[in-house]
Amino acid sequence: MSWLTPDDEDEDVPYGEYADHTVRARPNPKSNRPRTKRRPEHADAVIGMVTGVDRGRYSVLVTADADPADPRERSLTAARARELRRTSIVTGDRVQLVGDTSGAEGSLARIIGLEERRTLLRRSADDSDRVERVMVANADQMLIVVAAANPEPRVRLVDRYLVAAYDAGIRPLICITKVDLADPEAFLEHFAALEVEVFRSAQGAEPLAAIRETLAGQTTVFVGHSGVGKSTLINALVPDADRATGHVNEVTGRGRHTSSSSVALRAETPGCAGGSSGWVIDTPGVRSFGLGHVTSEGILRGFTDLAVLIDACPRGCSHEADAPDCELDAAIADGRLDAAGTARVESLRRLLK
Ligand SMILES: Nc1nc2c(ncn2[C@@H]2O[C@H](COP(=O)(O)OP(=O)(O)OP(=O)(O)O)[C@@H](O)[C@H]2O)c(=O)[nH]1
Ligand SMILES: [Zn+2]
Repeated sequence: MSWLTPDDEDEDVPYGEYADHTVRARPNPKSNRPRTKRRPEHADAVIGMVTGVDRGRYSVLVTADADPADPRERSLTAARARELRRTSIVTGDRVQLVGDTSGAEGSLARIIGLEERRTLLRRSADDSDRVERVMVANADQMLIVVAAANPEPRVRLVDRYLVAAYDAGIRPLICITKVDLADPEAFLEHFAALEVEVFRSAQGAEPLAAIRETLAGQTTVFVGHSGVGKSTLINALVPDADRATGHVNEVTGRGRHTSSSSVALRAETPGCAGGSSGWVIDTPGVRSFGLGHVTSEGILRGFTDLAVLIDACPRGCSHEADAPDCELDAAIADGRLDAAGTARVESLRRLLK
């Protein structure tokens, strides 16, 4: 495995299955490698948004003036051109398409290029792993879904999501679900000093109006541990999403969506200031969220609440527990940081290790 290997199982698909019609045998007899004929002008390409990836096939939505009611809007299936086989293409990517872009039943378009990404959400399998997995492109916001109970909320996982979001330049938001089962306030106290908007949700009493207001006109990636109620929430926001909910058998995986990749869904947000719709990107529930690809500076960006103190540290301070004269220790000692602040320092130090 190398960093070139995407997370989307493209390797399963033999290249011959979507042979590139512009490739022809090289006239040079010394080489038997096919050479690429001149590409069609990229200017002729149609731009679409990747809404899902499944075994080397991309679902792409071509919109027309962002109007879902426009009959020219169409969903199509595409394969990537051979020369892009080492490029990760993920949900949320804007791609250039040629070939049959009609979206007709059985048609297959070809992705020949990738538009520049505004943001890129990545993770690694674990912290020691510098192999990054590209998860989602072009998200503006990350809604971190965490349950008040069942499964128990874990500060560490939320810390990780926050760091990944800040590192990627994505605005984090928190939705705490299952508030009917437990009082979430003690848990939320941990993040109080961060200026992160928090939604409190219970099944059947989801704060849909407030969430829609935030989703309108934005692309929001939903992340969370399996079982927190992410699908329940998405089904309430996107009634035709039909995301599988309920207990997932860890062994058989039954009840889980067949695809392990992320899916983009359009959420209607009628009457909202930001516009009449927004994009929700559902991600597979992950147990861990490795930050092996994030530098310590990137990690520090996830702790904006400690930034003022960190600025007063000696030059080159590692901010770790044994760092001499670290301002974080001084602030704990003289009471500038309370219990919640001290816990934040512990969170930071766990991630810096
Ligand atoms: N009590 C309570 N149960 C909830 C709430 N939200 C979801 N649930 C239940 O929690 C279980 C898991 O919910 P899902 O929506 O499937 O969770 P998920 O996060 O999508 O899980 P994966 O599909 O494994 O990623 C289901 O049995 C839901 O009915 C809530 O607010 N309160
Ligand atoms: Zn320091």
